[in-house]
Amino acid sequence: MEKFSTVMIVVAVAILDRAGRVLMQQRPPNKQHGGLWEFPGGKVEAGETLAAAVVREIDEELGLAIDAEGLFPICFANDALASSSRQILLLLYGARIWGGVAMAKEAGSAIRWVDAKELAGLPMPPLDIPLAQAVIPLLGGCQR
Ligand SMILES: Nc1nc2c([nH]c(=O)n2[C@H]2C[C@H](O)[C@@H](COP(=O)(O)OP(=O)(O)OP(=O)(O)O)O2)c(=O)[nH]1
Repeated sequence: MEKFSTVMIVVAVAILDRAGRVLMQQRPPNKQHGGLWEFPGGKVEAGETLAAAVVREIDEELGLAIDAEGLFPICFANDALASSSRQILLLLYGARIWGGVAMAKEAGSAIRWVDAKELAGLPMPPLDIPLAQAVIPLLGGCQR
């Protein structure tokens, strides 16, 4: 196990609608993990707060205005066992309040609202898989 590492913080968000669905984004084919479905988000920039990074990424990628105050933590994923001097710490937030209508703004990307069953069947990058497991219990729908 590596003892020292640079940690890259990546934020992602489970955007949850009242019908018990979550918004997933497909990565463009030419990128790392191309074609796989992930929780939208991205790298936190130097000096930026975590919530500001979520709001910026979701505006850039989906054209949605996330309510930063409504963000809540769900879980994190980390590739800690990878023998690398660079680790990713992927922080998943939840959001139930936003403005606008989602569209895939990045070339080659796609979006889809999915229920728990569809989420479980989507091919995902490795770190998004445990995040999806934590989101499934939040996708009951109708109880809110
Ligand atoms: N969501 C997710 N990201 C991962 C995993 N493994 C992994 O290396 N990453 C990396 C890919 C990216 O460098 C980063 C996610 O940030 P991002 O979405 O802004 O990355 P990107 O490649 O789309 O954007 P960019 O480099 O063009 O700015 O995390 C994983 O399992 N899930």
